[in-house]
Amino acid sequence: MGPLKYLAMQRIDGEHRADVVRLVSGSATIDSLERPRVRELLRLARGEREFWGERTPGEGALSQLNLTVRYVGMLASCLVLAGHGWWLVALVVLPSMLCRWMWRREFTAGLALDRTGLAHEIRARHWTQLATEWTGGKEVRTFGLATWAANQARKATLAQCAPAWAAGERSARRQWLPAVLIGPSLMAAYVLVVLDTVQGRGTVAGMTALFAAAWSVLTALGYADAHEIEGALPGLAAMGKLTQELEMRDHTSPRPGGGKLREGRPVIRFENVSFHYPGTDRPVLKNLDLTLYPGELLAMVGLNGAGKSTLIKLLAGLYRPTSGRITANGTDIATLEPAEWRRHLAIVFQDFVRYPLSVKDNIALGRADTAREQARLESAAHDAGLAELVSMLPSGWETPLSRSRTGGVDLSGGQWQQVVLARAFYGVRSGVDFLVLDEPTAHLDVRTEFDVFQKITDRRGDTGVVLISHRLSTVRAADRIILLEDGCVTENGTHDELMARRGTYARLFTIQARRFRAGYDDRMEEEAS
Ligand SMILES: Nc1ncnc2c1ncn2[C@@H]1O[C@H](COP(=O)(O)OP(=O)(O)OP(=O)(O)O)[C@@H](O)[C@H]1O
Repeated sequence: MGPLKYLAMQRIDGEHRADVVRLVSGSATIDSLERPRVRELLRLARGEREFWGERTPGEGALSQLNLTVRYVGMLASCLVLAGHGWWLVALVVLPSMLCRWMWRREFTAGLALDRTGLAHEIRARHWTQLATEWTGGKEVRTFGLATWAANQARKATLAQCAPAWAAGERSARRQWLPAVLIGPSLMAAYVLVVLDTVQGRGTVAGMTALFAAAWSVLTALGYADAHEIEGALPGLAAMGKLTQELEMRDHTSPRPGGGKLREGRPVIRFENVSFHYPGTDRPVLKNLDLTLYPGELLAMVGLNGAGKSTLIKLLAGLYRPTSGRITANGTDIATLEPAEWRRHLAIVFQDFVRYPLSVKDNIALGRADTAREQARLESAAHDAGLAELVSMLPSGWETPLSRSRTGGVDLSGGQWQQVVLARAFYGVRSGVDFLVLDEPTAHLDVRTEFDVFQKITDRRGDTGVVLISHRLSTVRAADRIILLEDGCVTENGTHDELMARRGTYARLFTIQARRFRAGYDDRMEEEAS
């Protein structure tokens, strides 16, 4: 492929990818992204070649251009043939068109067949990556999984190829058909032209021109470019369908953008909120009522799967309640412009993203919409206990946090958690109203956790803090603790109040404290002996 053609293709694909990102990120919530149909449309629309038949929009567009040029050439060739006789055009064009139609049919059937094998291909790729990449390499070696992973990959590849192989065999057996369709008519055309020339009704030069014209019609109607165009069409069609799918929403839920947040720091109320994830009917939250006050440090505790992270996602407007509503100063947050509303929150999700960017970018993304301030970056890093680490990195703030980048480094799980905390603190220092932390210190050592928690408690008053944690020793200093059980708030109060109630919180706290005490006593005994 020529460099110019490659550049043109890259530009078209780049624009297309930007359109996909704009389209998808324009959707206020993320629930549609969970629908299998949307995920498949998105995969197609992204125009990434997952199997041989798929092509990017850029490849399709350039092939379309190529085909148009060839059709113009074909038209000129038809005129040359028509100069000798219109019957000659019919003799060459009709069988070629028939062949093209057959090839097209076969190709589209092959594409559809290949798509059915995609799940197997994804599986094969997964096992191959697991066995050959650095991240999976540890477990593959320690568990002795290499042979097993190789077999899984092989099995999946064979399962993917079997139907396509059978279709390929059937198609190979039919290869005589185009030869039978085109060969005799082309031969007849050539013989008739030669006869005419021999009988003095044409010249040798004219005969050669007719031969060349007939061949050019044949090749113009060939299917080489059409493969590329056909392979790109599903991706383009998926964009339209994706737009419809993303716009499809519950008509009863209010449209964002109509509401206005009243002045003052927001008081957030969950009013009788119930929620189940799309595609499931198990309620995660049930008629939940909860108020979040500005400046308050609220801790949220509960067993695994109680719905704590889900509540945070609803607060961020990433999902809408199935019933009930969430208000800020009395306004339903579903009616607010989503980006506007989210500017009031700085959130650390449990499954945070590790961007393969510099440490500076990783932190500044906590407020990507404002100009960067080095002083603010440094304070955020200091609050998260990250300042020393940054000073030790090979290129300081500019060090990429990924070994796949030149000069990049890999951080430990705890260090990443500090980076993500710094990202949230950066948002806080830019003036958010609520800092929401979902298990922010799970990977931190006790000393760092203590320091970070101190910084968080120092912030209360200026910023409301919602802290989810399984370490109950961390949450006891909160202004208020709520216990989430089975989708409802079952306990609500200060640590002392909840301990006095002798309910679930008191039981959980006592178990953790006893374990900690036992570990501490063992260590003391060891040290003493
Ligand atoms: N995207 C999803 N689709 C369907 N169900 C989900 C989804 N995310 C979470 N769930 C389910 O919702 C329930 C609550 O999950 P959630 O993550 O909110 O719990 P949690 O209290 O944060 O748990 P943990 O303490 O383990 O982090 C779980 O049963 C979980 O399986």
